Amino acid sequence: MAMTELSTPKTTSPFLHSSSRLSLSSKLHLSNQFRHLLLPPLHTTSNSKISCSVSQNNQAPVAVQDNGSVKTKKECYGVFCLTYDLKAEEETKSWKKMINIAVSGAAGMISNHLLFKLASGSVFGPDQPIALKLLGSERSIQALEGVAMELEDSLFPLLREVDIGTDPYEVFQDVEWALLIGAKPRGPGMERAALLDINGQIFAEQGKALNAVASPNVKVLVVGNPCNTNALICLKNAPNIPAKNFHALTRLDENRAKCQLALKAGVFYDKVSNMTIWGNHSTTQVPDFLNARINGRPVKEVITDHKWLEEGFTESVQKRGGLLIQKWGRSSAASTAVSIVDAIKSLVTPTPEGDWFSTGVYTNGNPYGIAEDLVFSMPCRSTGDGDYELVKDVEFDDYLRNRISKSEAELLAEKKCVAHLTGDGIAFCDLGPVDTMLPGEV
Ligand SMILES: NC(=O)C1=CN([C@@H]2O[C@H](COP(=O)(O)OP(=O)(O)OC[C@H]3O[C@@H](n4cnc5c(N)ncnc54)[C@H](OP(=O)(O)O)[C@@H]3O)[C@@H](O)[C@H]2O)C=CC1
Ligand SMILES: O=C([O-])CC(=O)C(=O)O
Repeated sequence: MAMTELSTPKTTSPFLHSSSRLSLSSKLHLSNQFRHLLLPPLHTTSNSKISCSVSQNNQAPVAVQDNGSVKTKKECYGVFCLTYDLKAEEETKSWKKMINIAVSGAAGMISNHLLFKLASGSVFGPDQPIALKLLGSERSIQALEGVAMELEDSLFPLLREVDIGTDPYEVFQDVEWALLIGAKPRGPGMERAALLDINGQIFAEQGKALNAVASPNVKVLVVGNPCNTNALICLKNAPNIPAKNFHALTRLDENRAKCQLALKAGVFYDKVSNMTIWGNHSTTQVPDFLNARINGRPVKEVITDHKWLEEGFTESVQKRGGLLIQKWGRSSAASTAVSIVDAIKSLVTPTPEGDWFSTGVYTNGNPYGIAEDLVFSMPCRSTGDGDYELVKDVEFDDYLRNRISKSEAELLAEKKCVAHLTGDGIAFCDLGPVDTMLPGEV
């Protein structure tokens, strides 16, 4: 079998074809039995792309044209040359229309947990087929092929397509969800201002790309740190997408806070509800014990050690990421992936009566008096349509207001550092005498 030369970008990847389709049975057969005979080692350029669609069809592979005759596609290789008519099979299923989900930093640690949860159906539901669009870079393209191969070998029925690429303008085409995880980690001695600039450039570019090619109502969840300001940069560079659609992940902080309250109260963590994280995903974040509930009762009634709530509890949540890095030698990945799942599910399923969830969202129009034009974690509810409303009936006291103000001031200072990336003029970066920390940095 000859390998056909591909037009630019050149690659020797056997996967390079954008619309190959194969049946499950044929994939197993050819992938495992003949791949080592037929396929060259995986070498790609930065623009290489994997795409495969997988069906649950257990029949022998049949490559068909519209008129029913068998053919193989040109400019393709091996098993990925074959096209199958899956239409008849799909019509018998009560599946929803496929959705496209982009994930950046897809070869990183968080993604390594997240992608398999997405593909399993445990996030969007057992009747929701998905296409995964994985964004990587020159650094990660080989690893990304490895990720795609593992996804193949997992035989997920709902995973219909896997594409990999390094150009956000290609990868984000028509995506309905964009999970932006990739970002440069802060290295030893690196100023937060430098991190804001380096990662800000990434999110400015990705915002522009989403604006140009994504589905107009795409939901964007920014995980890469500093995630609030990155999300602000992203939304400012995507003026055609509703600002409301951009989120910064603070769900991990909410989950950590619930765990700490449960531990102190001696209850299982599913008894803790109405947990708000206010502000920045940093050590100024405010886990709100004033409005949270345990077994439906105000936390302050259940936990009477209020000094612990103000100091021990608050600090343990703010610094949980750092403690975890000390233990693990790296930042949390599995629990972050779980919290991304939780964050998405909170938007695609109705919020339980009386409860709410935290997510970092655009502050314009907020009822709490928080400065406008920031991405700030606040309490939200959803009807399950992907959208949300801010919760209005929350209480404030001096302690809470004071703490929220500190996180607000931090985000306002971060915003000034990235003015050149948000269209707000010349950046001026003064983060104060004490450099602010990500949760994982302390
Ligand atoms: N909001 C939250 O609650 C949390 C956020 N995080 C943040 O999530 C992000 C990803 O974490 P994790 O998956 O563990 O990290 P990894 O280091 O495993 O992966 C990060 C990915 O970022 C990409 N990246 C983009 N730009 C750069 C760059 N300039 N230098 C190096 N890598 C780059 C890399 O992929 P590629 O080469 O393909 O671009 C890399 O695979 C981090 O910013 C982390 O701080 C982590 C935990 C919690
Ligand atoms: O700083 C990090 O990368 C880790 C982080 O955000 C966290 O654990 O909350």
